[in-house]
Amino acid sequence: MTDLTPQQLAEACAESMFARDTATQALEMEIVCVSPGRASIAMAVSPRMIQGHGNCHGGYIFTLADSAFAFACNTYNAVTVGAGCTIDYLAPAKLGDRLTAYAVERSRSGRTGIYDVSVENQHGTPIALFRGRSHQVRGTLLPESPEMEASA
Ligand SMILES: CC(C)(COP(=O)(O)OP(=O)(O)OC[C@H]1O[C@@H](n2cnc3c(N)ncnc32)[C@H](O)[C@@H]1OP(=O)(O)O)[C@@H](O)C(=O)NCCC(=O)NCCSC(=O)Cc1ccccc1
Repeated sequence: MTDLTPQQLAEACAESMFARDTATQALEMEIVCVSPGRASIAMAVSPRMIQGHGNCHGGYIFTLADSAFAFACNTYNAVTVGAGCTIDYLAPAKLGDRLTAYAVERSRSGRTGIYDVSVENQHGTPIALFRGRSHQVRGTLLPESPEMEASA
């Protein structure tokens, strides 16, 4: 994997993670783009996501933001988990809305990272702001070398 550019590495990490991420797949989320320290993920608000006030349940908005956070902090081929996060819901999302979560790395130092995620609807209306704190654990997402890939 040493011959990949940072952008190619980010894309390979996202592809590898998404293939195993049944939670993100089950909500029919789509990776719009990834780059080192950044990820954008989109999700349509479907009928099963609607809560008792007729709006999108916050848990689904949180999951969308959390997935964008996950893909952004795992763009360096180092297994990284979410250690903490907060969310503010700014405006309701409605049935049929297409929400996009934009995750941006604010800091990465040692094994800790801070990522801000903004969630917007298809009109660009801010729906939520999320901040995640990541923690790098041991392991890589991709095989380290063709030899390892062959023996996997
Ligand atoms: C890891 C830490 C955050 C800090 O622990 P510390 O002890 O202070 O630091 P230390 O570095 O020593 O940690 C070593 C420990 O790390 C663990 N570990 C090792 N490998 C893995 C691994 N592959 N996967 C998971 N954990 C792994 C293992 O227990 C190991 O202990 P051991 O050495 O075996 O005894 C811990 O509180 C934790 O696991 N929290 C739950 C995190 C969680 O589940 N978040 C889910 C919600 S976020 C989400 O779903 C979306 C999302 C995805 C991705 C990104 C963003 C968002």
